[in-house]
Amino acid sequence: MVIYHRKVVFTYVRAKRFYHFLNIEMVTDFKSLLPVIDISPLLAKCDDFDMAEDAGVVEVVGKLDRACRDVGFFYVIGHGISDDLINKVKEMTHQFFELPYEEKLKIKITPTAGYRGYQRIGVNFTSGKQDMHEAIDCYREFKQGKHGDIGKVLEGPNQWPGNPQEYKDLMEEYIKLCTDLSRNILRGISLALGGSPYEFEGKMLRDPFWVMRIIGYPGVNQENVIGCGAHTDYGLLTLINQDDDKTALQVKNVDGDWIPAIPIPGSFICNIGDMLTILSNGVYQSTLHKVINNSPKYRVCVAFFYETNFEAEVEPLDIFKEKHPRKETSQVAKRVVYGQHLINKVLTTFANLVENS
Ligand SMILES: N=C(N)NCCCC[C@H](N)C(=O)O
Ligand SMILES: O=C(O)CCC(=O)C(=O)O
Ligand SMILES: [Fe+2]
Repeated sequence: MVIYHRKVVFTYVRAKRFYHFLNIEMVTDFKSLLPVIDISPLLAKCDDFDMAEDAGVVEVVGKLDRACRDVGFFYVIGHGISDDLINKVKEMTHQFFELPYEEKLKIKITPTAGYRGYQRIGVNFTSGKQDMHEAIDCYREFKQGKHGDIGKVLEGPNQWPGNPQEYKDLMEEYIKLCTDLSRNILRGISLALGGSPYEFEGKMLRDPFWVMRIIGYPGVNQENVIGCGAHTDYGLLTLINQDDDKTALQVKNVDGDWIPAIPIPGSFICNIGDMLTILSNGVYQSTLHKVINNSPKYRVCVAFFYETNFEAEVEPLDIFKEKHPRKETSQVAKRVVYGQHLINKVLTTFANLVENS
């Protein structure tokens, strides 16, 4: 398996060199590969007011634009989060899922727990079908009543396993780094859309919400068992940290083909969510993806979702409407309250969850 995986990585690297040799951006080949973007030049300048004038930033911004337009998924490397942390997060997640059910059920998800905590295999539904995964769901914590009636559904503290002990601290550190990284990538995306770096940091993102799903997919060795059914993500930007030694995530390209997101060690897979579709006036669309773990091995994935304010009334930003005018017939949703969108999704995902199952 490992040898196979290395081969895949080498093929990938070779393909990249080949495209480079031909002086064609690899992003033109979305038919079989997702683009890889080294964002280190962006991060080096992302706190400078005049970052847009930097040649390195301009190059990254061009790549982000192509990737977001053409596929909505890309690998991020040069992101500054250490391999050690990325790997530790996955290792400790494996350890948790290896615990006996009774142990995991100590932090069981229920409606009164604000839909936070551990869910057994079969609890999660996508498009009316059971998903073959178990997970811990976490949401940014907020004071009771802060987000009114809509927010009530998700009220409560996150439920962290007592075992392994340092898990909570590790994940909280990780969430902090993912939050900063997402904001910085969005500065690049804001430039890519023709705005200043800060278009998303106005009233939509004063108090950004986040979601984290810690997911485990049993190895079933069967093509027709769906780990997670096809969906788009709900918010702005997702950062996926997946096991290095099996390919399970698949992304739908413009031709309607499913492209495997082959792991690249140390990278994040980054994809855009429904709120970015609206804010960008439909220029960047959230992309359908699904998960099939047809390897015999257990797979973990930690997905961090960076969102707008919970109560943001999300609509196309004026600046992007100006830069990218669209016809009235455009399919882009005109306006949505992010928290409402999220709650609708949570309630359909867990429609069969009862208090004492
Ligand atoms: N926060 C995110 N993206 N979660 C995705 C979970 C999988 C899809 C979900 N069951 C659904 O039906 O939407
Ligand atoms: O397991 C994965 O690679 C992706 C999971 C996912 O798409 C999600 O939880 O939204
Ligand atoms: Fe997803």
